[in-house]
Amino acid sequence: MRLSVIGSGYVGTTIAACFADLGHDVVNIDVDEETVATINDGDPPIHEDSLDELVATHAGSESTGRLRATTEYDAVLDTAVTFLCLPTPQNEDGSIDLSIMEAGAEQLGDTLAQKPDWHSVVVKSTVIPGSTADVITPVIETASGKTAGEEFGVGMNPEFLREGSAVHDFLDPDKVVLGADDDRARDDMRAVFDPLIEQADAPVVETDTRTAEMIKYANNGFLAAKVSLINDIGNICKEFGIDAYDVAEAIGLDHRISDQFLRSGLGWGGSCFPKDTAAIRAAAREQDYEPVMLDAATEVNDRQPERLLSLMDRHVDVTDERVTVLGLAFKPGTDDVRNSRAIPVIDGLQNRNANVVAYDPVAADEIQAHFPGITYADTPSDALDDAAAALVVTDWPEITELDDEFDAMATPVVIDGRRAIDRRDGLVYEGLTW
Ligand SMILES: NC(=O)C1=CN([C@@H]2O[C@H](COP(=O)(O)OP(=O)(O)OC[C@H]3O[C@@H](n4cnc5c(N)ncnc54)[C@H](O)[C@@H]3O)[C@@H](O)[C@H]2O)C=CC1
Ligand SMILES: O=C(O)[C@H]1O[C@H](OP(=O)(O)OP(=O)(O)OC[C@H]2O[C@@H](n3ccc(=O)[nH]c3=O)[C@H](O)[C@@H]2O)[C@H](O)[C@@H](O)[C@@H]1O
Repeated sequence: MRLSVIGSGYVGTTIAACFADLGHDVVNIDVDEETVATINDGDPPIHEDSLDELVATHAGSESTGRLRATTEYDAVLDTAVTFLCLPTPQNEDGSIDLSIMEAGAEQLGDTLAQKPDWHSVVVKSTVIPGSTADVITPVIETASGKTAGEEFGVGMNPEFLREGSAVHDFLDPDKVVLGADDDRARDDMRAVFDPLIEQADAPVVETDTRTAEMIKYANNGFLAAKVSLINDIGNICKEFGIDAYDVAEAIGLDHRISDQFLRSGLGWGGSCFPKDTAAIRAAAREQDYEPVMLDAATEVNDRQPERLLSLMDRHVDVTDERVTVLGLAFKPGTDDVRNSRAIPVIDGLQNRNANVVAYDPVAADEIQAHFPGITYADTPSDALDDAAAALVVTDWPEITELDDEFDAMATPVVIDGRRAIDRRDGLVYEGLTW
């Protein structure tokens, strides 16, 4: 099938390259000219495992030619189905900001006005229940002069991939959710996903667009709350001198709990858990419901960085001292620093007037806009040299394998937010929950 994918970020590039790999002809549409040029050169615009091979195989001069990128929305006209993979950021009050989606939908509608035959539009972005039917569809209808369900179809297909394993997660999903309010859109979505469903043998949930939208928030809210619950339990373990990882291993043997997402520590960051929990909490309040559990999950998460810093304060006064931050990405395997726990940790260090030296194998450039005034080291050894304390924020392999490097510190105080480093003689070691 011929597909267009609007938005070429983490989700858009990944699904476009994967759909091309599954045999579809795909065009990626993005406003960013550099992103478009990068893809057309056969390179992905983001750092994501296995994506470089896929983009090189399908885009660029020596490729199958099944993937290309453009800034022109007119490219939609040669395709049967369009996926909207645009950002859905949060407003100051946490609620969803649909303005980018609306702008994209309007451009798409303007373009569809020129298309004589049926077209299906699939919302892939994470949007609050009702957004597809009540906001995005009317924008496309007005701009195109067409009627949804009669001249074009609309579906909602939430995405569950994780950054760092996006390609693997997309090609081997736990489930595929196809939300549609009309039969032709549902048929088009089935046709797009048929090769994936066959290859991955994934269960398919067919539903309406509102339920599909809610499934995404329920999924992310549940996982975020699970991490916060193990962090809450972990904080209690720490007070009792019990290792929360031993406890997690035991409770994870209960199939009803499962062993996934039980790694306690600094908590969740990234582009989605913080924004999606904030958006669904704000939406719940608009419906006059107090989302007590999701509020609590957020509160526990917000407190973990300060708990890490107060553990450090017990051992060393960092005023005017060199302090090392190990890891800046919100998790290993990505250069994404959006809502990384590194941000509140560095803020806390700056409030203490420490001289911050940060190391990350790939994400230093990304965080420089937040913290232009701190020092960025090229290696963990350079970062640790002569430091009064080291704080572990991201459990990259380059960080978990550190050992002798800590001996070059002025005072070897290691405060570990990710259970990345082993306790040993010669280190003053504190784990956040163990
Ligand atoms: N990042 C992730 O792991 C996941 C993200 N999601 C959801 O997917 C959606 C997209 O997220 P990301 O891919 O992370 O966003 P992103 O910020 O990485 O990429 C968005 C892309 O859209 C482009 N863009 C902005 N306005 C445009 C317009 N009018 N027309 C064409 N292109 C435009 C930008 O230049 C950028 O390349 C969000 O709703 C997010 O919540 C869902 C699952 C996973
Ligand atoms: O909607 C999204 O964007 C995506 O959000 C998360 O994916 P992602 O944010 O890429 O990363 P995760 O692996 O879920 O980690 C999120 C945060 O939780 C933290 N985490 C995760 C697991 C754990 O046991 N402990 C823990 O602290 C990680 O360090 C990270 O900061 C979800 O896992 C994806 O299913 C979803 O598609």
